[in-house]
Amino acid sequence: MTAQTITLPADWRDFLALTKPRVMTLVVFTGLCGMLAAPVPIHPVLGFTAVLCIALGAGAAGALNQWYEADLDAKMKRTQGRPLPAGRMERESALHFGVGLAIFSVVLMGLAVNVPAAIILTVSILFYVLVYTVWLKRRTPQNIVIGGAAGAFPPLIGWAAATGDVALLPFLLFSLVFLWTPPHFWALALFVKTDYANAGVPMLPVVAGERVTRTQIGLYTIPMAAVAVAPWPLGLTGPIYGIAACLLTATFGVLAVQVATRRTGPEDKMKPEKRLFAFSILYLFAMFGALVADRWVAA
Ligand code: HEM
Ligand SMILES: CC(C)=CCC/C(C)=C/CC/C(C)=C/COP(=O)(O)OP(=O)(O)O
Repeated sequence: MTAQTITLPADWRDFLALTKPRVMTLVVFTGLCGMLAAPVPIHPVLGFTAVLCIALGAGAAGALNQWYEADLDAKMKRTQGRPLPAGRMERESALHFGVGLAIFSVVLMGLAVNVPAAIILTVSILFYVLVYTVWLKRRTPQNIVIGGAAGAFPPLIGWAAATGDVALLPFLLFSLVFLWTPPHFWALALFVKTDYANAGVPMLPVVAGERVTRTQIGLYTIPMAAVAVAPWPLGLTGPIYGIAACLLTATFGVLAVQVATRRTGPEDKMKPEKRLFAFSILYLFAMFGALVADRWVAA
């Protein structure tokens, strides 16, 4: 960390910020929907506990990510105000908070819900912290493709919490989030490329250039679309999900093609890229919402 005055003590808002609450809302929502889409109903108290554990585990992973990369966060405009780079918290506090919360979430999931859900939660925390943050983020532009798998586990965790098992549908939901992550993130990376370049993070637009990034966004959208729609023809969902998936995915596809076929311009003129990034978030919320609506209508 850069030499900065620490204005301790950090208050609860700083600890909350360590958990990346805005990003984690979607992580928790996909976990909740994975649970509600399962064919076995879960007792509401256990269901609440499982979702709480996903939220706490994801928050713990976010805190450990910020503990490890306070030096990077200090170099980027978007992240400079976080509790560690802004000097509002000791690094040790973030480490203790992250480790404590991670252990608590996994143990609670294992004791109160079931062991398979606790194991997948552990894997996702370790994946985000060790595979993405510590190992890949500073080394390769494929960091978010491989490490991004961490964010795809929650639907599997939710399903496992309800059933004690995994199946084809939650695996397709995992694949959907996995294949969605590159277009989601690279759309953003195109318009914050300078920030990543300044911090020396090898994100795709920095290392391979914008043209390659645009093409990759288009290419990942194709299998993502196939996986998004697949549950309907496979008979795993009904037409409510199927029609919503077709419409939402077609919109995603149009926005992705606009970005993929566009010529490079200045960062402040990247409206299509910003539109794709914003829609990517709405898209996952709506897809998982449609999945649950489909289940409830069928029930
Ligand atoms: C390695 C994979 C990913 C990377 C590198 C990434 C990166 C980012 C970045 C840099 C932002 C900008 C704003 C911020 O920092 O709050 C963002 C926003 C967001 N991301 Fe991702 N993301 C990834 C995967 C995911 C996943 C898997 C989800 C959920 C399923 C997700 C959900 C969101 C949401 C909801 C926002 C908007 C937050 C807001 O409104 O401020 N992201 N992402
Ligand atoms: C259940 C569980 C443990 C889920 C993990 C959730 C997870 C992996 C979410 C990934 C989304 C995320 C915060 C990416 C930020 O990347 P970054 O850290 O490079 O972003 P930054 O530049 O904002 O720090």
